[in-house]
Amino acid sequence: MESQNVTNNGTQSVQKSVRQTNLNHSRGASVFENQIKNNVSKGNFPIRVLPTVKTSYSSDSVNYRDPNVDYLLKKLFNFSNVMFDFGELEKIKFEELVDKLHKPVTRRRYLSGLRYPQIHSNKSWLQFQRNIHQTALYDPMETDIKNLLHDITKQRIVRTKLKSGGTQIKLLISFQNGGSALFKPMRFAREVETIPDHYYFSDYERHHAEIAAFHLDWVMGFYRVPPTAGRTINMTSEILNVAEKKLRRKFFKSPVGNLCFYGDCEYYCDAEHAICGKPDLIEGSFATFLPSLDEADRVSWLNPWRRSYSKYKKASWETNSDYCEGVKQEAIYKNNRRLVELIDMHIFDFLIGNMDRHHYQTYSEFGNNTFYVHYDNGRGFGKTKHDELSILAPLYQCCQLSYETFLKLVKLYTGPRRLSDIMRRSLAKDSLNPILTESHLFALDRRVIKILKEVNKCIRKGNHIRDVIIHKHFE
Ligand SMILES: Nc1ncnc2c1ncn2[C@@H]1O[C@H](COP(=O)(O)OP(=O)(O)OP(=O)(O)O)[C@@H](O)[C@H]1O
Ligand SMILES: [Mn+2]
Repeated sequence: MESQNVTNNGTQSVQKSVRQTNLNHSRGASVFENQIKNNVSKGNFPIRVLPTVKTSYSSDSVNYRDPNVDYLLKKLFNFSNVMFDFGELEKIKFEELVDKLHKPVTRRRYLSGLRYPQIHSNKSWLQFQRNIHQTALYDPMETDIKNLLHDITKQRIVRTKLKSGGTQIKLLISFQNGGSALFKPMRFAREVETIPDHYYFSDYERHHAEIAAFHLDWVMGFYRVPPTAGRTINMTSEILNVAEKKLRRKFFKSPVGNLCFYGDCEYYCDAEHAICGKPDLIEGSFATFLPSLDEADRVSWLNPWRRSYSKYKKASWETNSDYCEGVKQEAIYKNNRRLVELIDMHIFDFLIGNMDRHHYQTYSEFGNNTFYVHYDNGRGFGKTKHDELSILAPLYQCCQLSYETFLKLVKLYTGPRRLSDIMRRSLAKDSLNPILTESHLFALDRRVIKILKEVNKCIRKGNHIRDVIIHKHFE
């Protein structure tokens, strides 16, 4: 049953039968803090002032130091050299930091609808579905996810269907081992950027953005994007020959002999916007399918900071500087974790440049203290030279972010490895590598600095450090 909650400041949550549950475990308020307590570095502010690093790509050069951020770090260190032990942070690798901050909770809650007998339990997609738990969509256990990604790229495709819902073309792909994935085909080369006169809501989706977003989510330790891999497929044998009738009818040969198909959706789904292979090979992104809603119901929440989806109107958060105060009054966002999760989501979207986060989802049975699922990242990575600061509105309007995310960003700022390096290495695992152009990778570094500058502004405005950089709580 669907019910609609319209809240006092106009944000609306579409809710599908949420079962409220008592959450029976808690996470230490300061995992990292406890771990470093015994290792307090004393004395001066420990971050070395590095010389400006210029990359060999002149047009993308990133100045990796910013006086505002340096000021912020100094201020935080002086405030608490335990909470902000940047000397310790410098010693560990980014991946180690992410691991430490993501210590699994001792008592886990899994999806009850997937607890059927252990049949087929060796199958990677089923294991993935079973391992979805209250705090994350998956565990960063390399082998599990590696097996899943391997299967997505190697399993035989036995059935293809047009996926209804959503605005742009996509297919539902079924694999021989019973798993399924959402396929978004390649339309443009990696270098092609968003058409400048297109609004975010008419931007074409990019298969490489879906893949890169999964990797970014993974390396940042958010674990909310369904595992996604790239794959080149033969449109004749792997789509057309196993297609349902409705999809089969959408295939044709182009004048130069390439095999093309189009979809059944709102945008770009006519024969003039067909997807064409070369002559019948095509790349695409394959996102692991989540358990069906019958097995595990999801609540779809309207993002309070969604855009207006109109050329003429602004959203209320764009005109009301007190907007966050209204959101904080809403029952679900009174819970500190939900708001901080939302701000994490926007930090992620700012990094990828995605303005199209109209909804996010949660698993109903996990109640309100849970992670957000973010599929649909195809409109990210559209512009290399532009950083859309307004995506950070929840951060600069609420002046809050999670301590964990903040530490990760500081680590990426101080280096020595930058987000571009970490992403480049992660993306190299995908069979369609290179996934992102160097310009997109450098944009990530630039955006890390911009996020930290917003945090600095929040503190300079007079907000207390402890009110700005806060721990996520499980109730
Ligand atoms: N990994 C997934 N597992 C299960 N269902 C999914 C997955 N990814 C997407 N979907 C479903 O497919 C629908 C369309 O996917 P997606 O949102 O990526 O496409 P879209 O065309 O951008 O949609 P929209 O216009 O709603 O933003 C989603 O609303 C969701 O119901
Ligand atoms: Mn979309």
